[in-house]
Amino acid sequence: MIEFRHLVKEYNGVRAVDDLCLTIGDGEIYGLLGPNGAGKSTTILMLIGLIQPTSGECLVNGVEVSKNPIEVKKQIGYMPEDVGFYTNLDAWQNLEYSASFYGLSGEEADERIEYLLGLVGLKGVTKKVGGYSKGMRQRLGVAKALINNPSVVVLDEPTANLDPQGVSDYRSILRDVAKEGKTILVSSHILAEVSKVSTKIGILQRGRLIREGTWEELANAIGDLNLPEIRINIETRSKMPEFSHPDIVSADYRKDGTVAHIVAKSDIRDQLADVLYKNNIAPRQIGLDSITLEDAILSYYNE
Ligand SMILES: Nc1ncnc2c1ncn2[C@@H]1O[C@H](COP(=O)(O)OP(=O)(O)OP(=O)(O)O)[C@@H](O)[C@H]1O
Repeated sequence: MIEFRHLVKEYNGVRAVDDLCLTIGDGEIYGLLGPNGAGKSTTILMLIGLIQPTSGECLVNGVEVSKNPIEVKKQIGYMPEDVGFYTNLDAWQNLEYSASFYGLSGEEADERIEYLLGLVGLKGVTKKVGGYSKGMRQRLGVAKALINNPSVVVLDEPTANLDPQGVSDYRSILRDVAKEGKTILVSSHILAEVSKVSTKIGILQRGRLIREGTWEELANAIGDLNLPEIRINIETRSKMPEFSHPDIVSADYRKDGTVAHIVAKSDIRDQLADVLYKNNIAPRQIGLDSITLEDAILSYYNE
């Protein structure tokens, strides 16, 4: 379990993390989402004991990090954005080396490495890590973060630059890790990366947690918001006139004029339909584009 209690970090009087209160339970995959500079890395660095909070506390399984850094480090597996490996060694040798830092050797280390390489799909891969793809490196990074069988796993921007297959592999690995009851904190500035795998999402902006909830809770909250713009799609069998209405922000027409994508400040579908009928054009479809949750959540950033 991870707890942040009124966590604050100031740099030269400026708050990078501002009164963060958050609890992440066992078996949870928590997605910490926020644009660049929101304070994600600063939060993570305080959690893993690399920097000291200005005030407030981070606790791992009830133990305060800044007062017991060594004890806490044993319970945390951390994967930074750019994981370092010995490129002239293979996956097994790299993990063997990491295991030695935790006093793991012999049969115990072999068993753990064998298990982890299976978990991340690198069992039997003998080539040197220097020849790995980005996705393979990330998978090995997860294995490295798990070498000491930590109860808390922290992954900083884990899917940056991964191809879709890599992202999908990584998500299924995370789900398997969470099934073991571990607490997982994933930071990202890309919603799609955290939304599909997280049991809960927190949105950080300028150091403050501005929203928190499950994917569904965030979606419901967004449903109540007045979205700034709506998107209307119109299809007709024949060329339609170009619409003019004060609420139209932009309008794109397909070359033959039978399809229009309109962004407007209000729902003006009725008025647009009137224009079509007056011109004797029967619309095949006048529909609202569903605003994706990603669009809506990102609009929070601009609040
Ligand atoms: N060592 C430092 N000294 C001064 N200011 C810092 C330091 N580290 C971070 N900051 C500032 O704190 C704020 C939060 O930065 P942080 O790196 O935690 O954000 P982030 O959400 O992780 O962003 P990114 O995704 O770009 O890493 C930023 O305004 C940043 O400029």
